[in-house]
Order: sequence, then structure tokens, then C-alpha cells
Amino acid sequence: MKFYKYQGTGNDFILLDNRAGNLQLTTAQIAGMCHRRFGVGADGLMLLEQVDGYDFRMVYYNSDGSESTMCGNGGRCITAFAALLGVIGDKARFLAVDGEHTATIHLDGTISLHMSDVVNIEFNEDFTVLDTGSPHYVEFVEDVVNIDVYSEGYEIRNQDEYQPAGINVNFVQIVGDTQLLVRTYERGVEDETLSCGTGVTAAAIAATGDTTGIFLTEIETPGGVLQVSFTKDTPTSAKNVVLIGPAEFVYAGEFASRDIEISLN
Ligand SMILES: N[C@@H](CCC[C@H](N)C(=O)O)C(=O)O
Repeated sequence: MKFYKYQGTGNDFILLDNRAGNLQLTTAQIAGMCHRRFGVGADGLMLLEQVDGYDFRMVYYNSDGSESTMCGNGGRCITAFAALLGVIGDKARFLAVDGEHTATIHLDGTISLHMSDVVNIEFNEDFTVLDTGSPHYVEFVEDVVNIDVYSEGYEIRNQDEYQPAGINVNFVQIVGDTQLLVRTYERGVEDETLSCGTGVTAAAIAATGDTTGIFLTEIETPGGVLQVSFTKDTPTSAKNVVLIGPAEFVYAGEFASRDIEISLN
């Protein structure tokens, strides 16, 4: 089986062409393919599928093999993959688990991806919870470099109130009016990743607090820089949300066998 490896600001993915609809992978097979020692190694795996009325459907799995919610870095990578396959030109209109997305590939290779509208942003004293296609907990900190993202993220991700679905956890340092540093513990990877697209989107929106207006924020992650633009008509909602950043084809290969099965429990 042929696979393609992509990365967007260091969030890396295995892409499979399932337009024929004949791929049926088990959780253990996906976890095996994403395993960094027994498999190719990736934070997630995506299937590109055919669907009526759209250029393609994006089906997203975390590296533990669980089918998950929206992935922002993945959405840009699957758009680049669709272009490589000749499914689209420089524009895409595709379906993901959270609904329709449109994307544009720019001349420099960066991709703008329209994300879902955000509603019911929950501001708490020390943290903000919001869903940008995936659920996110955002905590503002003074010095993000010295945060133990694994330990603190693990503890919050496993708090009773977020079960059974769990939550992604972002630690955010404000470095300027429109500049943030973000590190994320990702549910389903169960570790810090180099970047999370829905996470930086959540961080940018959370950072605006109870203000309204049109915003453009630059976010630095350990894997690179992303931009998020959005409009807030009310303090607790955001629309016209666009995530902008790179999506790079790394290499293609052939799985020697489909029997790489890993149980992560
Ligand atoms: N890497 C992602 C988010 C992927 C989904 C996440 N792990 C979850 O289960 O919610 C991104 O770039 O948005």
C-alpha cells in the first residue's frame, strides 16, 4: 500500500488515497503505521475519500488509531495532497467531520484554510475552553518555554469534567499585541506535538478575551509559525476563521505489510 508523508509546522501525517473506497484499517493498524519505531511515524493519519458535492472528504485519525475531530494542520496537508493527486488545482472545497472547509494554495506554497465558526467560548478565571473543530483548553502562562507540557497537559486532559472525550491542552504566552507562543499537548497523541492547528486557532481567539473586532494573530509553535485571522461580533463567538501556514510533502513510500499492529494500551 502506497503512503505519503506530509508535515505542517512539524505536525506530521500519513496520507492515504482512499478514493476507491477499499481501505478498511483497524485501530491497531493505524497505531502501527503512526508508531515512530515500528511504523512510519506520525501524529496522525488521514484518508482522502470521494464524496458527492465536494472535491474530497477528509477522515482523520490520531496516532493512537482513534478516529478524531478536525485537524487544522492536517486540513492544509490534505489540501496539498489533493493537489498532488490532481484532485484539485489551487482551491479546495472539502468535507471533514465538522462540516465544509475551503482552502487556497498560495504561490509560495502556504495554504489558507477556512475553519468552522466558533460558538460558546467559555472564559474561566485561569483558562478558556472552546471548540475550533476539536475541543481545546487554553491556559495563559508567563514563560511557556519552562512549562512541563507533558505532565501538566496530561493532568488537565484527564480531568473528570472532560471525560470521556478528553481535551487538547494549550499553554500560551502573549509576546505582543498580536503575537503568541503556543505549546500543545494533543489528545490521541498523548504527548506534546510540535504544533496543533486547531490549538493555535483556539489560542488566538482566547487571547482576545471579551473584546470584539477583526483580528490577525501570528503564532509561533515549536515547529514553526502560523497565522490566524477571524472576526468576533460577540465576545463568545468567532467567524470567518482562517488558519494560514505551510503544508509540505516529505516523501512517499510503500508499506511492506498491512499487518503492523500496535496496541498502545
Ligand atoms: N493536530 C491537530 C488536532 C488533531 C486532533 C486532536 N489531536 C484531537 O483529537 O482533538 C490540529 O492541527 O488541529
